[in-house]
Amino acid sequence: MSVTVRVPAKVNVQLAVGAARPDGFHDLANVFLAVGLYDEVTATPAEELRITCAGPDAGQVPLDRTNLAARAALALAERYGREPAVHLHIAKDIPVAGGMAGGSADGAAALVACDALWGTHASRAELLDICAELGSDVPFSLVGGAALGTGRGEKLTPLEVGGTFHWVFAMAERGLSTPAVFREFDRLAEGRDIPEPVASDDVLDALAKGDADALAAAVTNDLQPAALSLYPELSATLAAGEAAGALTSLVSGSGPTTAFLVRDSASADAVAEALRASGTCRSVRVAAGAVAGATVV
Ligand SMILES: C[C@](O)(CO)[C@H](O)COP(=O)(O)OP(=O)(O)OC[C@H]1O[C@@H](n2ccc(N)nc2=O)[C@H](O)[C@@H]1O
Ligand SMILES: Nc1ncnc2c1ncn2[C@@H]1O[C@H](COP(=O)(O)OP(=O)(O)OP(=O)(O)O)[C@@H](O)[C@H]1O
Repeated sequence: MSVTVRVPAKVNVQLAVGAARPDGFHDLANVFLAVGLYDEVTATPAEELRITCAGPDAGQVPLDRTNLAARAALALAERYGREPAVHLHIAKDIPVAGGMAGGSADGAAALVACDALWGTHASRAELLDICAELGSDVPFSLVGGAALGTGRGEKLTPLEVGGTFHWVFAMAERGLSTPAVFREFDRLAEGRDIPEPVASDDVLDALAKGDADALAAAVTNDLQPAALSLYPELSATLAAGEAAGALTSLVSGSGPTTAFLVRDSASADAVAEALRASGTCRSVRVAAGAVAGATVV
């Protein structure tokens, strides 16, 4: 018997970042939108914990106990006093180190898969608790849809979404480390007063109305200058997508994946084609959101 869980990537339609906290994290107003690029995690009983991974970026995924899927299985097993005797296979389609929460997605998926396989029947609150221990983005991968994350991004409030948003994503040649991007944010912020991060009413209204033009006018990412400072070539990708007719362009989370909001799926195909032809990125994908979070299939 085995259990497979499908889990989406995310894009941040607002990422407001506060000053560094004493624990090294930053308070955020983080508006997440789950988009239809998916990993699948399959849990099968095994002698001992084992991780395998397949997909275009599989070579960059750690197969030891640092993998977020392994850490999720270990955390659940420990809580329920059982052996983490499970083989977790990750079918990976979310770009690695791309700012789309791929590792976080696998953590949430493994948790849901092991809970079903082992019949531990953890409550939603317990699962969210374990997710928050695993990483700031992991609770959102569990719930999906759209949500406002506060604290370090782990405290979630679900948000209303009034329509489908169409996106194009351009994958960069290399990855960016999330801690390195936050460190660059701190360096660029030195000597400046950093305001408290607050959710933008314009972003929340645009999401609730399903209004792509209004969302395009309202999106912001405070990590974008830091990501561009570490990876200046991303400016050319952003410009190529805008020139091709995207409503707006932004760096996804900590980057380096760039995200392009477009009006409809025909426009998505046209912008994707132009980005492929531009030679400014490694690959291009089209996806729409909001979609559901980690789900047993
Ligand atoms: C950039 C985002 O992807 C936006 O959704 C997230 O804030 C990052 O979430 P994540 O990858 O799950 O991050 P975590 O695994 O919790 O933390 C990795 C590192 O990122 C930095 N970090 C992360 C979240 C946060 N609110 N403040 C931070 O400063 C810290 O250096 C931390 O050690
Ligand atoms: N299941 C996993 N899939 C991918 N990377 C993983 C996984 N588990 C641990 N990692 C490690 O985490 C690093 C970041 O990978 P990930 O794909 O989660 O980045 P990301 O999408 O930028 O994350 P985020 O958007 O949450 O900041 C990788 O370089 C890898 O070493």
